[in-house]
Amino acid sequence: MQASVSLSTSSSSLITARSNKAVQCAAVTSATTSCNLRFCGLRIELLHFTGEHRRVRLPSRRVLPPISAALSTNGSPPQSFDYDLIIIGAGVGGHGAALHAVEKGLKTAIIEGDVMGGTCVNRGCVPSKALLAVSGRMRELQNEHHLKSFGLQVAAASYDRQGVADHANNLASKIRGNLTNSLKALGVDILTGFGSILGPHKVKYGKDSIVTAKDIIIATGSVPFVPKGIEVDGKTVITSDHALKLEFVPDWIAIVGSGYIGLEFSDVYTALGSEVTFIEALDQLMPGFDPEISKLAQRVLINPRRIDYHTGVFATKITPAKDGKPVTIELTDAKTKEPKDTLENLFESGIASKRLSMAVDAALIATGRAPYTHGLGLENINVLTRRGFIPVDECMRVIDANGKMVPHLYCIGDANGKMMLAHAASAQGISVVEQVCGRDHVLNHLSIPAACFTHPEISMVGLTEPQAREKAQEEGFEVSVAKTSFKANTKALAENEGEGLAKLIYRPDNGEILGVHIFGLHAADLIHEASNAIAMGTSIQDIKFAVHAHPTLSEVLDELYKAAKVSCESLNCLSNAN
Ligand SMILES: Cc1cc2nc3c(=O)[nH]c(=O)nc-3n(C[C@H](O)[C@H](O)[C@H](O)COP(=O)(O)OP(=O)(O)OC[C@H]3O[C@@H](n4cnc5c(N)ncnc54)[C@H](O)[C@@H]3O)c2cc1C
Ligand SMILES: NC(=O)c1ccc[n+]([C@@H]2O[C@H](COP(=O)([O-])OP(=O)(O)OC[C@H]3O[C@@H](n4cnc5c(N)ncnc54)[C@H](O)[C@@H]3O)[C@@H](O)[C@H]2O)c1
Repeated sequence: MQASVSLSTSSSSLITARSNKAVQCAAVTSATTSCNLRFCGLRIELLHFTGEHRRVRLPSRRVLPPISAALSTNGSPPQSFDYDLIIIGAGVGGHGAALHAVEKGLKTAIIEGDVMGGTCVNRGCVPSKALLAVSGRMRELQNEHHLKSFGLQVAAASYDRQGVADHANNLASKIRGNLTNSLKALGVDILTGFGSILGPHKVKYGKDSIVTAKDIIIATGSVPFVPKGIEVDGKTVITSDHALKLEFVPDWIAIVGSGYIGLEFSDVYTALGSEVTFIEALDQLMPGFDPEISKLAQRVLINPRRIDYHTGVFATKITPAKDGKPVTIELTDAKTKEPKDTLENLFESGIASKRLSMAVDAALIATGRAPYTHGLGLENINVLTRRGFIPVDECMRVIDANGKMVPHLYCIGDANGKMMLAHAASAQGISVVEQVCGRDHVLNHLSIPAACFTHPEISMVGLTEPQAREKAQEEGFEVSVAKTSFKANTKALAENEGEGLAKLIYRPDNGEILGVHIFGLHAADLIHEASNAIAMGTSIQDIKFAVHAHPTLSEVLDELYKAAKVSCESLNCLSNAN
């Protein structure tokens, strides 16, 4: 459903306002033309005809003639390039961009300096979800009470550490192979070596190979961020890169940071028998999530498990275990910046008396990720990073030190820091290819879902309640919240998994969905109905008539939409209000 108003402002431009959030502009060949404008809450499409205007649908790469730039940046005559598109970095972002580029008929190369697949495939999503698949089963098999409620009896569950590690490693190899083969099969040239930008359109890779392309995408990702003072030895003080190999399962592990990585690993380690101590700089655990969801998650994922925690403290110094001495962790009060104590002393002094005789066997540093943008030759194109991240605009176009857009250069994924998620990187890549092909496209980051794959899972899309209330205050509208419990859902109860909550944050005046947060069984799969609704600009009064199969977990969302009270019942009041 789209209310679309078009008006011609002059012979050279056409403005279209529509209800759809994913704004798509027409092709614009001028590098300096703005791709999207938003003002007065309207989504505005600007079809700007500066000189040559084309809606590019390139032929398949077999029949492509040499590519020529519309105008080179120094005004010199058009030149030809080796490729239409070069992508630096073959992680999920680069892969997503490359697949879409070949589909669009672009002659494409991808440069990879390490292993194909990047973080997600080799050191992130893929192996971590393999470990979490194991932890989910272990948890279930160890839960006598849960099994008994089904009338099941299972002998004590145990695991083979190497077998678990192999499962994660084998899965990563398999997905890496699939990813590489998919690129090869579609005709993407894989160039091996570290890539750096020599100047506009020009990239060096490996020792001294040089290639040129009309457009370049930087997709170089990120690496674990380790705060100053923390010494990582890869054995007893580790990052997720090491932890995913599961070389040992410590009796007691301190996890520094209670974000996604910390939380997922706490699920894995406690299922495999470790005790966990969280060290979190902010005042509450899981500070990135909606506070109500964090609270419930703490009640279910933290309190009943062998986990304790210290919040409001930084781990400022961590020394690996050595010569029979345990790992020591120095804590600093996050507010006063005063040294607080060492974890060891806390236990010796009896503050954490239950641990008096225990030593920390290991520490996992899960304090965020740092962009991997070093050595990219950004100085050759006058680009300065911000805390290592490459500055980009809404369309992922790189911004130089003077605040100007660098023509034909884009940055996607973790390296731009907009949203450090695999599917966000890939979606940004697809969005950039759309632009390169002349269809201007803006990705609505508020419609991108996220999930934490604990047992049960946490998922979310859009704003948290505090963020929504802040926005409402600034923009002068009301916010309402609707909630449903998994306890009322037949499928969840059949699975004996009634512990769960879904929360909808919305505008009661027009039915706009501002955010949805779910804690419960298969929350990661359930969120997509909400994220698609946000992406499509679907209002609550629209979606509440959608029919859900019974009995399914998705009825939790059905209930949620039906519980919302929207004053405007007409289906198009969302587009009218916007
Ligand atoms: C433990 C863990 C679990 C995660 N789980 C999830 C999850 O469940 N879901 C999710 O959505 N996200 C998850 N993430 C985040 C996700 O992995 C990242 O957001 C995603 O990998 C980013 O993709 P990218 O393409 O931007 O970068 P990367 O995947 O980091 O890929 C960048 C690639 O570029 C290469 N490269 C870098 N510099 C150069 C250069 N100069 N020349 C050539 N090549 C270069 C690198 O070698 C790498 O292969 C997880 C991350 C971690 C660490
Ligand atoms: N399921 C998923 O989608 C998934 C899984 C893992 C990782 N990731 C991605 O990887 C990225 C990194 O994850 P992460 O968990 O490392 O980062 P995060 O930003 O999610 O959490 C880091 C936590 O560490 C705390 N912290 C920072 N420095 C500290 C210090 N010195 N002492 C104590 N606490 C400190 C922060 O307050 C924060 O709570 C995230 O951006 C996430 O998007 C996603």
